[in-house]
Amino acid sequence: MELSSRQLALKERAAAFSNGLLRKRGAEIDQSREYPWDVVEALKAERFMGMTIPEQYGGQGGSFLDTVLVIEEMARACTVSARIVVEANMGAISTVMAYGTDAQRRRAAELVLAGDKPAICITEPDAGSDASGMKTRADKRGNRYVLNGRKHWITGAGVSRLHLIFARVFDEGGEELGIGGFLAVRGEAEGLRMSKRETTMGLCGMPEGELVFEDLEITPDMVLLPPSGFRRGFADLINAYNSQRVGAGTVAMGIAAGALEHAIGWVKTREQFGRPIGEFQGLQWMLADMQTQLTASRLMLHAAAASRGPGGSAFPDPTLAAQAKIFASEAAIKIVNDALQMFGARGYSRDFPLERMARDVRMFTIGGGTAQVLRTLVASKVLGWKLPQTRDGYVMPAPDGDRDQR
Ligand SMILES: CC(C)(COP(=O)(O)OP(=O)(O)OC[C@H]1O[C@@H](n2cnc3c(N)ncnc32)[C@H](O)[C@@H]1OP(=O)(O)O)[C@@H](O)C(=O)NCCC(=O)NCCSC(=O)CCS(=O)O
Ligand SMILES: Cc1cc2nc3c(=O)[nH]c(=O)nc-3n(C[C@H](O)[C@H](O)[C@H](O)COP(=O)(O)OP(=O)(O)OC[C@H]3O[C@@H](n4cnc5c(N)ncnc54)[C@H](O)[C@@H]3O)c2cc1C
Repeated sequence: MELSSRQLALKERAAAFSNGLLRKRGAEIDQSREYPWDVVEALKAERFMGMTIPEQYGGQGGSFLDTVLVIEEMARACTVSARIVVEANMGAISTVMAYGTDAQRRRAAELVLAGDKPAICITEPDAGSDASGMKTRADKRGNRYVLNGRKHWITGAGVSRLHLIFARVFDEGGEELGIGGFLAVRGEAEGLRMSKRETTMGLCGMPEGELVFEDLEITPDMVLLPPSGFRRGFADLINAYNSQRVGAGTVAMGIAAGALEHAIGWVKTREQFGRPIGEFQGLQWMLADMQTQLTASRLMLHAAAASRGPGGSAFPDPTLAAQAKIFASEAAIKIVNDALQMFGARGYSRDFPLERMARDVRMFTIGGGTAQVLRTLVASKVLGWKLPQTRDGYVMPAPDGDRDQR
């Protein structure tokens, strides 16, 4: 995909930022496991927070493709910073910008432009891949909703201010209306509590946590009504989430790009048998495969970022987003592992960056929809069938019956 001169300049600016501050901070953030507020301040100053927010709310009206260009550069050096850029431009903030009221957009923009990375709260202990099986409930009481439930593995728990919470909505008579989105600001909302921080394998400066909602009261101005109402609310909300799937796939791809860059430098300087190890064809062919997979990932992610879903959606096409995330996340794990291999024992050392990259990159076939679940989405599109995963969702096809009944 041809990039404009503005986009090339943006990418260059992001690369300079990454090569400066992030080269140094990547390892430090991993070791300290502390959220990098200094990086947030620098991202804010460089206007990498809230790029996709429309100009009328103080943003730059940038595209998801612009964001992808920046994320790749950040992820080459520091995964945590790249994930901040994802959530400051995609996911929850882009959902509010598409579906929110004017006041909600203004408030969300104000928070993100001031340095907040919003949190998106979907997953529950008993509802991971089966996200629509969530139990968190929002009960209507007069003109308000009262939320009760629990979410876990929420990125930014304890540091994010703006939360977009998915919950099952019930009217005052107890009738279920569907799934809706609810906005809460940590520090202002009573009844929103972080109950646990997860101990993670990688992505260490970014807290992942469990959140508990105890009679969390949502005033009418904080209800994010999906465009087709609560009844199809989940479909609308998960449609908006396609932006973050592209972002997460790009973080994986950026880590892989950084690892490949390290590997290329290393094989040209490390000597064995009296010659640089890059002269061995065994490693040359590995490098060729790594570069090929990286190029394919980048092309798929750019195409997905620039696409629009059916019906003039403001968000990337669901199938392209899923394909790009599956391919990029799996390729990235392989590329990073192969780069680590080229470093020999040093690849396994905490004094070199490959070990950290291998821990960080492992997440991306899990978070944001697992590679298995996303394959089901793609298969459903390929076959033109609905593929419900519950046991009673299946109707066995008659020998020559209409399979569309599935
Ligand atoms: C969607 C699933 C939860 C499967 O649930 P169901 O089988 O109950 O639902 P479906 O019938 O498949 O879908 C319901 C409805 O939504 C539409 N839909 C589904 N997916 C999409 C999509 N990606 N884009 C647009 N629309 C979508 C679907 O067509 C149906 O609409 P109709 O009723 O037919 O009109 C499951 O597949 C799933 O996605 N699970 C993964 C959950 C997930 O991604 N969680 C992410 C949590 S946040 C996170 O992990 C952050 C990590 S990070 O970014 O670092
Ligand atoms: C670092 C990290 C950050 C995260 N951030 C967030 C966040 O900010 N917000 C949020 O809401 N969530 C977040 N998540 C949660 C993430 O979205 C879930 O982990 C993911 O959706 C999978 O759910 P699960 O962990 O419950 O696994 P499960 O759904 O229990 O899956 C377990 C295994 O079974 C497989 N499986 C399940 N169903 C099927 C099926 N139908 N077909 C084939 N295989 C299947 C899965 O692919 C997986 O391999 C994060 C997770 C991680 C690791």
